[in-house]
Amino acid sequence: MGLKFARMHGCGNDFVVIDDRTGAWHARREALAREICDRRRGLGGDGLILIQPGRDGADFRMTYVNRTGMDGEMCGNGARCTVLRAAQLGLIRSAGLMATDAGPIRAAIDGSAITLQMTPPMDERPPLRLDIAGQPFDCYTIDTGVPHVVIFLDEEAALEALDVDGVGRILRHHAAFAPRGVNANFAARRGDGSFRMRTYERGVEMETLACGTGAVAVGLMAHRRFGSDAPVLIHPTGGGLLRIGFRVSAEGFSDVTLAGPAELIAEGDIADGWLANHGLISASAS
Ligand SMILES: N[C@H](CCC[C@H](N)C(=O)O)C(=O)O
Repeated sequence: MGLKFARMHGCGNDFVVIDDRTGAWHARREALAREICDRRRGLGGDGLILIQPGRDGADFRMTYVNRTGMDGEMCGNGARCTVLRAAQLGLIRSAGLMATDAGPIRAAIDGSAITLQMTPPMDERPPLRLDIAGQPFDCYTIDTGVPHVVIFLDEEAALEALDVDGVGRILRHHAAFAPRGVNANFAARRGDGSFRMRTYERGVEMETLACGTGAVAVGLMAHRRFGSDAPVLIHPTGGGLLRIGFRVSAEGFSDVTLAGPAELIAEGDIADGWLANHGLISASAS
């Protein structure tokens, strides 16, 4: 029998996606995420995504769980994968409304790109100067569905040389961002006005190859720091291109969009024996 899964990624941020419209896995999502996201003994992934029934007009719901078992209110790369999977499951055609813990997200599939109408950003704060590992950083903070800090480096070479895991881990746990913690994004502007970025992700507890909500944070803070106009193009480590759209007024940012690729890698069945061995179903059920 087994448990049907899809392995998917958005710019290298990778996920195990499960059709959980029965809701059978919601209560066990933390344990399932920890076990299935293990890159040696499981399928591997930065997070687990459960596709569940939508309510209040939503076509479906995305429940996102980081690989450590920590719920994430939103996941930009994961949301694009979820929209693609929902279309593959016949829940939507080329557009739809997805419920998330951060709020409803309207999405559209346009060829190889998927565009998300992001929830309104929140909790933007003026840059905070923090000394981390002996280096001063100006930390721009904003919540783009999950909490983010954005640090701009002067040179792309400095970004590539940065100890993202070391510096990112300190920021992620810093008292300034307690109690929720924060995703730590580091970016450098290119001559063409686009940005290269790297991210230490809260809940993954390491650098990932891309972070969609982090790219939105970089795009919006690029407007604050450099006056960048929409769309801001972002180059994540994992390849692909993320396009951040927005309007800005005295009231802040609105009409924020995230556009980028999503890819189905494989689909199949998680063996009942594996589920039983990892305490996820009773042995008798396997
Ligand atoms: N790690 C994030 C959630 C996933 C964000 C990232 N993978 C994205 O694409 O937005 C958090 O729990 O704060």
